[in-house]
Amino acid sequence: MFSLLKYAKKYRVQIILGPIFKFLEAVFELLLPIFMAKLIDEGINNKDSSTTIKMALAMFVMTLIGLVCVLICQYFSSIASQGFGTELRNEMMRKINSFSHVEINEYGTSTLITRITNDINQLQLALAMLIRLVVRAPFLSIGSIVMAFIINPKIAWIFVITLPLFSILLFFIMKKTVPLYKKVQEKLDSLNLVVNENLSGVRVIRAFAKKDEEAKKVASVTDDLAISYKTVANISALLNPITTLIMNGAIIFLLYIGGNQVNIGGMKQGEVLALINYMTQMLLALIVVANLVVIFTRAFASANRVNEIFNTEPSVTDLVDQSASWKKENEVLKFSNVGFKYTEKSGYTLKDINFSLKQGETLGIIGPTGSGKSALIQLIPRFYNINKGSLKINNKNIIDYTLEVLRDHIAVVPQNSVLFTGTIRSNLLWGKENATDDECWKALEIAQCADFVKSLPEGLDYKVLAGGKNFSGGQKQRIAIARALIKNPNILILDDSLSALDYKTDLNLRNALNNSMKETTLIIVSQRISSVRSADKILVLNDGKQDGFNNHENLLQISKTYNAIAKSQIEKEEL
Ligand SMILES: Nc1ncnc2c1ncn2[C@@H]1O[C@H](COP(=O)(O)OP(=O)(O)OP(=O)(O)O)[C@@H](O)[C@H]1O
Repeated sequence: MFSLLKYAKKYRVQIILGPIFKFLEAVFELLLPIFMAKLIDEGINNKDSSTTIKMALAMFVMTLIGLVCVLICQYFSSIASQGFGTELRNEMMRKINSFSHVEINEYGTSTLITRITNDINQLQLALAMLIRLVVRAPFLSIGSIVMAFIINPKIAWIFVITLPLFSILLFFIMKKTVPLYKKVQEKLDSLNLVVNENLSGVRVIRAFAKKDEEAKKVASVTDDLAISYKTVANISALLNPITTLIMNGAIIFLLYIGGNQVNIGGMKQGEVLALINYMTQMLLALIVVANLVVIFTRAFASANRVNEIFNTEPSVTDLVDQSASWKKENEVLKFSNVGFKYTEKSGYTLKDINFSLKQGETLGIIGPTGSGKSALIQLIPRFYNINKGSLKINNKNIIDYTLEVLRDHIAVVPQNSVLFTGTIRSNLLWGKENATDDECWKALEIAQCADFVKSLPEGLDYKVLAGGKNFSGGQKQRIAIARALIKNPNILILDDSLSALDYKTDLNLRNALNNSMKETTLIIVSQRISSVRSADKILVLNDGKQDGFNNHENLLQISKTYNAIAKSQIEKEEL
């Protein structure tokens, strides 16, 4: 946890000054009962109005200064804890962004969201409490005992007995609740996962009429969480009555012994009142210490989860001596005996892939579902590293390029195109920050969606709702293709991104791509033979193996897989 404090470095002034101000307030709080005792014993009892007023004024001024100190401390603690949380969140987001698909798949988005929100909130709270209470609470508990000894050492033993008694009680309650708090956090994670899946899959749930089942699933997880919370709350609830019991018991004891002392002249009334005040202060401070233990235990668990992210090394990174610049060569892509597996433990998803492609050529990739088409194209922008063989781009090993150079020149339109909240224009500018309106329209034209965008009331400024939910699948795909085109990439990969288009639009789009982007090497992944048959080369995959690399006519003769797919999709005479 302490390693994370480096993100609070900027706020060290507030972190140092905050507790100092709180400490000053605690000193005043500790002195108040003494002044009160004097006010009663020397002022009121002696009918000395000058001392009464002096003491009352002193108490008023001390309270006022104490209030100012508290306000300054709260202000510092807010600045430091909020700033720390923001720094931590930004750093964590940067780290997650550096993750390759491997790490993102391993963690899953739901736990990443919980860590960046809930866990960082816990750490923020812990820092705020550290500044506000970590000095004050122990100081007040120990200070109260010291003051009790100063007032009357003969009675102060009541404090010495009450302190361990109360501490033991707190210890047992904490021992029971702290592990439960950890469990609560784990259950919160499960709840987030289920809610996340439910909200993102709401359409599927409705389509399959699974609302009731899913509602039951959510209810079961929330019930589980509620039970854990209840158990913690029940045990913690014991704290109040038992605390009050001990506190009142100690006060009765103090009153009894103090009263006797007053009767025999060994003590004054004001001193007894001051001792009662100190007893209350000491026990309340101990409760605060107990709460601090809970907050810090939770923060420790959260810190471990946050550190886990920071300590995860992305599996796809830039190497130290990558210096290759992008220089077009005749042979743009060359796979030699490439093997790939998603995880170390899994088997090979792709085996012995061998093919090459020239600048400006169009490659079609086809194969049954699960044959490894998406896996293969994800190797080209290095979303994953290959595990075997070699992959060259423009005659240079892929790892000689930095990820930035590689991804600047390669555009991928994934299977499920995502549009971001904003406008059509802001989505297109993802491809090129300073693209002009003309460039936007040209890209939309090639992607066959210029007419559609023109028909919208605000045109390029038409609003895109979260996830592009106000567009049809085909419209989303075409805007996503336009976004990739605006980059003017050297290699453009369309991963089944024509699937939602009708045959005519699909054909028009491919023709427009071939006519206007002659220098771009185009890779089209598709299940549809019609989308790849006119490509210069077609790569056929079956169960991760290459089952042909040729043109349509030749593949019909030499690839069983291709022939079978073709037969299932095209009329015999068309073959
Ligand atoms: N992230 C992943 N981790 C582990 N295995 C995966 C992962 N993604 C896909 N796979 C597996 O790898 C194999 C190839 O998947 P891939 O998505 O490349 O197939 P595909 O040919 O593109 O299929 P489709 O046409 O259905 O999209 C499948 O068996 C799939 O289950």
